[in-house]
Amino acid sequence: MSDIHVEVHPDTATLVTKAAERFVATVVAAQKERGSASVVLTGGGTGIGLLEKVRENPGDIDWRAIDIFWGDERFLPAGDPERNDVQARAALLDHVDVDPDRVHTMPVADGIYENDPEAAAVAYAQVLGAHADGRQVPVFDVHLLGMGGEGHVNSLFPDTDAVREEHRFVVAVTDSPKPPPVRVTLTLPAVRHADEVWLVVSGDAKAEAVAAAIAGAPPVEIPASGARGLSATRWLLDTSAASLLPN
Ligand SMILES: O=C1O[C@H](COP(=O)(O)O)[C@@H](O)[C@H](O)[C@H]1O
Repeated sequence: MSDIHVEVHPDTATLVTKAAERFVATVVAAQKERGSASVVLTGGGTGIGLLEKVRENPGDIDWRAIDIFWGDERFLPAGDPERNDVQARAALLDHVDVDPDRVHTMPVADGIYENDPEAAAVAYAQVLGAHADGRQVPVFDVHLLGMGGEGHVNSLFPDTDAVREEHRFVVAVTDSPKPPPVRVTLTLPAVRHADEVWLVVSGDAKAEAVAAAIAGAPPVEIPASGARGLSATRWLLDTSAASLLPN
């Protein structure tokens, strides 16, 4: 399993700025090496904050040469402001020259999968497979993750079938403890296809779960603990979120 790297920044603003700089550098390096990059976005405060910072300083990213996926989505109608893709578009994607065919949003609740998040999950797994060079899931350059105070990542909540999933790469969640209840999420086996997994976390409400995850708590209890990249797992924290880590 890859090494865990921990980086601590003085406050949330610095955290998202530095995480955005790292994101730009990683995408540019992948594009130089292979001609294109593949990333997984996340929702939540730090995930969207990072995208706003990328918009301010996009560096040399070639927006036509990047595949964009989502780690989870709230299964809501198209355009709903609670959807992660809507927030990501407002923060970044509507302001850069992305190739719409390479922006792989999760299905909406008022489309062909109306009232059927399971079918939406199957459909998104097929999208992953279609961009995976013969595998079932692409090797993402970066999978961004936020983390909830109880340790959830994507829509993988503690002690749920979704976090226990070992075979499927995308599943539906119909009873999320955090609203909205119906979601579609990549599972831990899918997250582990990323070359690098970054957990961008701020605030002292997250400190306990951060410490438990880094100490290796069982993923069923602290889902973030099971989010590991192939080459690296990076915890990008502010001092509050890092406050319960051993020195
Ligand atoms: O519901 C969700 O929560 C997590 C964490 O959000 P945060 O605001 O506490 O950072 C987020 O990463 C996930 O994408 C989202 O659907």
